[in-house]
Amino acid sequence: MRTYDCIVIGTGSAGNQAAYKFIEKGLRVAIVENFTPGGTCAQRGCDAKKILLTGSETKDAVERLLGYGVKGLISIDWRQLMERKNEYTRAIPEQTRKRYAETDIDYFHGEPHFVSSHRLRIGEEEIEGKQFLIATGLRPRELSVPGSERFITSNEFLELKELPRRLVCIGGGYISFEFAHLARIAGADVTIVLRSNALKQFESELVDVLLEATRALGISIIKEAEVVAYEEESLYLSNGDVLKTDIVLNATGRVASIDQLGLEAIGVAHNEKGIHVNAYLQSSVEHIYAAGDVAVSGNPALTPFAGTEGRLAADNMLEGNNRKLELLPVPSVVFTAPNLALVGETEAALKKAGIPYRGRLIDTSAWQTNARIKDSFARAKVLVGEDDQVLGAHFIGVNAAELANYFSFAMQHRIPSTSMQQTGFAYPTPASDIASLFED
Ligand SMILES: Cc1cc2nc3c(=O)[nH]c(=O)nc-3n(C[C@H](O)[C@H](O)[C@H](O)COP(=O)(O)OP(=O)(O)OC[C@H]3O[C@@H](n4cnc5c(N)ncnc54)[C@H](O)[C@@H]3O)c2cc1C
Ligand SMILES: NC(=O)c1ccc[n+]([C@@H]2O[C@H](COP(=O)([O-])OP(=O)(O)OC[C@H]3O[C@@H](n4cnc5c(N)ncnc54)[C@H](O)[C@@H]3O)[C@@H](O)[C@H]2O)c1
Repeated sequence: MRTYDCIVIGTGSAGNQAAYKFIEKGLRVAIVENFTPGGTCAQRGCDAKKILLTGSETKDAVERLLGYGVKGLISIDWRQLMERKNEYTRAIPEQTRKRYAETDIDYFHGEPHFVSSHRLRIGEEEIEGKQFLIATGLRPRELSVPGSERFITSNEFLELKELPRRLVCIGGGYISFEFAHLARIAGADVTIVLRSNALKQFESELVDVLLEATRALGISIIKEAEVVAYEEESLYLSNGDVLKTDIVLNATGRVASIDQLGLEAIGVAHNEKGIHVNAYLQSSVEHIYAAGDVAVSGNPALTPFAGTEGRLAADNMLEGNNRKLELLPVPSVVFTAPNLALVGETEAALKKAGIPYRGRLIDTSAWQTNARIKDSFARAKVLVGEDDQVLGAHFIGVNAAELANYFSFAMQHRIPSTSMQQTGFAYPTPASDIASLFED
């Protein structure tokens, strides 16, 4: 039986970052994957989706300016766009395997299962490890209503050969909104069904603006309704509505991908959300750590956090628990048209925690940077604490993501708001608006 210093389960950002760290230290490392190697973000998440969105973002940018010095119509060639995405994603598994081979990481493909806390079975083979890192991420949550076996998830959406004529997206999160906007701009009839409030972690006043922008695109939003059944082309809702649709996208969230691992038998504490970890990303079993989306660490399930957690868990596994997880203000963006971005705390969270702040919603749509691109939904809200530190920054608009990045930089390095206001930036660019965002 082959034995290893570290066995990593999962080949996404978290698993890979950790595996490369172990190898740098000269350890014997195995990595195990039950799908194609390379992780969700590259193959079935962020990167794959963003390639498709490049098409819809371009069309949206042109359409906004029609009659404002731009003429002619453009359309999305779904097949071609999908082929561009496929060219990118098809290369990932081979690139990943090649890197493992070059760095002497042993790659195993199959469904892993713990037979004891130090031994893993993958098909017919068993391997032994001194330490383990579980980095298996999340998988789409299943819905159990009659006909739900015909719903698709983000995985299948990202493989659709044809753009559906009619699409219903169930859920009020990132995937529902991003894919609804993409499909609508590409030409589909789209409806979003919300059980409760949309995008709850974002600044509520800006979410309201996104709902307005979503409707302005021609997407129908049905609120406070649950899906009851799907039969032939009819989706039945709890409010009595019946929606005719070709495709139903189940975007009701993601759960931990751990069912097959046999964690109960070896005593690794977990629930539907993932593996319970301490501040060092160590599970309830001393030599087993977890990182990335599958670890219930307090971080959101986003790529930048997965990579950071993978490296941090590896450090603690290599050197003993000496690096605690710090929850950093990294931005989160909903890649709709327009983008919605957040970094740090919302106004509601500050109010609830009794933290004093100043700042208010600003309509920035008439500012030159936004007006020239007809970004009529552009808004901002920057919340500053009594110590002059930015506590939260929230944007909606074409430039929302990059603005959030500037604020994240300032917040992570504790740059006071007055210093941000005094910093010179190229004019006219989104950054040159920063000083004005603090004005009362
Ligand atoms: C549609 C979509 C869009 C997204 N867009 C963004 C975005 O724009 N920005 C952003 O920051 N984040 C985005 N995310 C989230 C991002 O993809 C994840 O946060 C990130 O991939 C987490 O990395 P990870 O290494 O923890 O897990 P993953 O990347 O999910 O990697 C886990 C790996 O483990 C494998 N695996 C699962 N179960 C097992 C098992 N039992 N045995 C062996 N292997 C297993 C999986 O196949 C996968 O390869 C998106 C996610 C989705 C689904
Ligand atoms: N741009 C990005 O960064 C990005 C994009 C896509 C996904 N992601 C990551 O992937 C995760 C999963 O995305 P998601 O959009 O599937 O999940 P989500 O958790 O963001 O949203 C799920 C939504 O479904 C609703 N819901 C849950 N159960 C339901 C039910 N039974 N019926 C109707 N609605 C129900 C929830 O209220 C919520 O609005 C995200 O949390 C995020 O971490 C990130």
